[in-house]
Amino acid sequence: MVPMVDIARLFAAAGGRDIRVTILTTTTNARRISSAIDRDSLSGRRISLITLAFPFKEAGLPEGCENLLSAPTPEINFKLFHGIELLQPEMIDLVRTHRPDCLVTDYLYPWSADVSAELGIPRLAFSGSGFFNLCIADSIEANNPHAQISSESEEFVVPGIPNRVTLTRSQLPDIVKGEAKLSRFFDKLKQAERRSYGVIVNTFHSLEAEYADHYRRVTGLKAWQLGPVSLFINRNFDDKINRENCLNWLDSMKPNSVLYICLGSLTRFSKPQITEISRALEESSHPFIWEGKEQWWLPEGFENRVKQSGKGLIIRGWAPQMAILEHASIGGFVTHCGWNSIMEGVCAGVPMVTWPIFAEQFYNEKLVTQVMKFGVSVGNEVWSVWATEELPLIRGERLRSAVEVVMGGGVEAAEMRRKAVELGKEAKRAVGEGGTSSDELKGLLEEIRGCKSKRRGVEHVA
Ligand SMILES: O=c1ccn([C@@H]2O[C@H](COP(=O)(O)OP(=O)(O)O[C@H]3O[C@H](CO)[C@@H](O)[C@H](O)[C@H]3O)[C@@H](O)[C@H]2O)c(=O)[nH]1
Repeated sequence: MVPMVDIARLFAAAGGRDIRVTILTTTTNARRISSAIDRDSLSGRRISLITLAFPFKEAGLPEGCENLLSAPTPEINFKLFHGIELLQPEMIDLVRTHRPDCLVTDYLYPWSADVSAELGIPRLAFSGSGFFNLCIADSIEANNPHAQISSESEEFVVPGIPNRVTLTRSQLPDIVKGEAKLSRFFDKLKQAERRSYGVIVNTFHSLEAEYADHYRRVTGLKAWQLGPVSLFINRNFDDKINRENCLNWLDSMKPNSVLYICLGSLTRFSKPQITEISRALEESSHPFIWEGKEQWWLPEGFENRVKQSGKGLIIRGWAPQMAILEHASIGGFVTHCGWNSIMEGVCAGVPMVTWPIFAEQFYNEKLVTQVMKFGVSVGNEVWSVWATEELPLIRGERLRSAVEVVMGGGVEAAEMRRKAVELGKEAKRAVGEGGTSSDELKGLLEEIRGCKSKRRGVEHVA
């Protein structure tokens, strides 16, 4: 949601008086973004929000539960998807009424390809992740390399992509391994993607150039790299108090000395896993900031001990992630490899310890550890959406040694930091005047204008 809103704001900012942007979302989600949109409108950008009431009752959900942040359980997950499906006719009606010149929607909304075709307007599919993920997913689906290996833990090479990338079957998403109901849904998404005018991706040339080209070649689709969108637009969604606490604490630390650990907005860990993480952080010689949802499971006295010794800061709720990562004291980032976290870490030039959990996070990990090589893996082998005590534990020792590789004084650490810093500079260049992403954005807006003129021409002749 955050990068999509960034993109909407970016279109409004780049389009001046010429482009009007409307964001369609549900009421509770709208509250998270409305102040940023109001500020944009006040500064003259033509941007507005249309809100729809989420059908909680019909979907069997408690009021206000309209994204996964509040409670990512399997049951709520399915109900949410059901609720979104119920909204579909209303969303389609709104699109028909407003008749935009272009429709940008999440990949997860295949219906938007149909209504765009009906209105003769371009649909741009927003892929929340990067080109690397799209290419790996495409290769695995087309070639089934995991079908030819004998065990879950044996490595296989992903065929036909620009670099040598290895994975194990245990790291693949359920969907790849053939859950029929999900497969049908993902087939629908793919067909909708292929019927779209093109895709837009929050990435930039120096991070994924070969994969952007590979994707365009393999799919024949148009694709635009518009990122890092967080650098184009000032977000300001953070909680002020958390932000001040964190930044004051970080100000008192040495440059590159603090580890930041955040495993995304959706990850939940089992109690034994949290205990292992706490042990590793307490025993490690590096100070840390830990954003976590499982504070109530922290070992007895842990929070007090680390607070009193000045060793660590624990953040409850929403951490000001971008501000933390950008702080000069941050020297490493333990991440679940959600695409936004990777982009934000890259922008800040911070090397990473990768700990993928589910979704496409294992694919993203390989971009960091095997292709661009600015991070090291903690060694998770098993893809799983839900935290259970049966999952193999990542022992504290393993986390500590991965952190040491990234934060220690060795040659490997210096090389990873050099690469991360270089990529951070490239990211900033990409969004600056004449940068690759700025140019792609201009090109995309031109193309949308072109589609509009063509349509007008056709309507005129008709
Ligand atoms: O306390 C927090 C927690 C998160 N964030 C922000 O929330 C976003 C998290 O996004 P991401 O890193 O992509 O993680 P998820 O929320 O887990 O993302 C889901 O969506 C991504 C984009 O499609 C996928 O790459 C992931 O696999 C999937 O889990 C980032 O912008 C963070 O800065 C905060 O600011 N504070």
